[in-house]
Amino acid sequence: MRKIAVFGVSGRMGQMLVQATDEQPGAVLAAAVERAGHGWIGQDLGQAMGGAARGLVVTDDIDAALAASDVVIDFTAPDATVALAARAAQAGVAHVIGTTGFDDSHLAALAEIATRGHIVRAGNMSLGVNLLVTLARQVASALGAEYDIEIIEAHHRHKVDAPSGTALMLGQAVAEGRGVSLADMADRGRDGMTGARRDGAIGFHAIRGGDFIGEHDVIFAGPGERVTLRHVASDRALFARGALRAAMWLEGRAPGEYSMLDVLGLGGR
Ligand SMILES: NC(=O)C1=CN([C@@H]2O[C@H](COP(=O)(O)OP(=O)(O)OC[C@H]3O[C@@H](n4cnc5c(N)ncnc54)[C@H](O)[C@@H]3O)[C@@H](O)[C@H]2O)C=CC1
Ligand SMILES: O=C(O)C1=N[C@H](C(=O)O)C[C@H](O)C1
Repeated sequence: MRKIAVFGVSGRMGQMLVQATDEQPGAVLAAAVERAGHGWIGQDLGQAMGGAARGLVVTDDIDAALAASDVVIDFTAPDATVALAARAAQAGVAHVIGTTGFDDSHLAALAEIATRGHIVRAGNMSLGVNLLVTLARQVASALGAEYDIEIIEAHHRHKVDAPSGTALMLGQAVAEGRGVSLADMADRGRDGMTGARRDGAIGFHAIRGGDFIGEHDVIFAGPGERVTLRHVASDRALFARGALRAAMWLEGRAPGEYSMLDVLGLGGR
């Protein structure tokens, strides 16, 4: 059995991951971790989630959780994820990262840790979005620079980062399709006297409100026509199932930072 630790277990995704682990053949939930000081620490996980006791106590002892596990699944926050990555690599525990909102220094730290650790990281763990990433790259390459690209995403009112990790994956894909650098071409939101659209810009716009789970449009607006690629998530369990798939896939892999494209066989990052 593959022993799974869930980091950030009380969160929207943490609770989905508990259910997905219970439903995953060949996996067992071995540890449930929350941040120090959280109200769930020391409680039985099942009772903390509002159900029957399950004999697993929520802990903030990361070393003990890693010692009990083969792989840790982590949907938390950037600083927490980078700190955990170093400890997981040291402990020989694989790390599935769903967290988004990383800056360049976080990403550089994860790349360095992945020279010895086993990581799958993706801003979106769903099959549909990862398929859309490959399509967005193809469409950007085929349509050429006279088609203006705008990426629009919508999420629930609690989301703390923008653009979403998924929007950035899609932005990276269209930049690659066009052979340009996303850092050079990204235009994040517009306000005021912005002037006319910059040639070749890749626009990002973030809607936040209510209980959107995650919606992404990539618009290619050209002369006389528009093409829109669209993904709508209607159940957060989708992401948890993808993370479990990644956790199973990592078994026996060489050290490295893999993506869901690798896991799903859709081509590398
Ligand atoms: N890659 C994907 O497919 C998806 C990624 N996400 C990302 O996952 C992250 C979490 O999202 P939600 O579950 O909606 O947020 P949330 O706020 O509901 O949950 C985050 C959890 O992490 C915990 N946490 C924070 N710091 C911690 C630490 N140092 N140690 C242990 N636990 C810690 C918090 O206490 C909280 O329970 C976000 O970055 C979000 O964008 C969300 C959905 C899908
Ligand atoms: O925070 C969320 O909820 C989500 N985050 C991911 C992102 O930033 O793209 C994936 C999904 O859209 C839900």
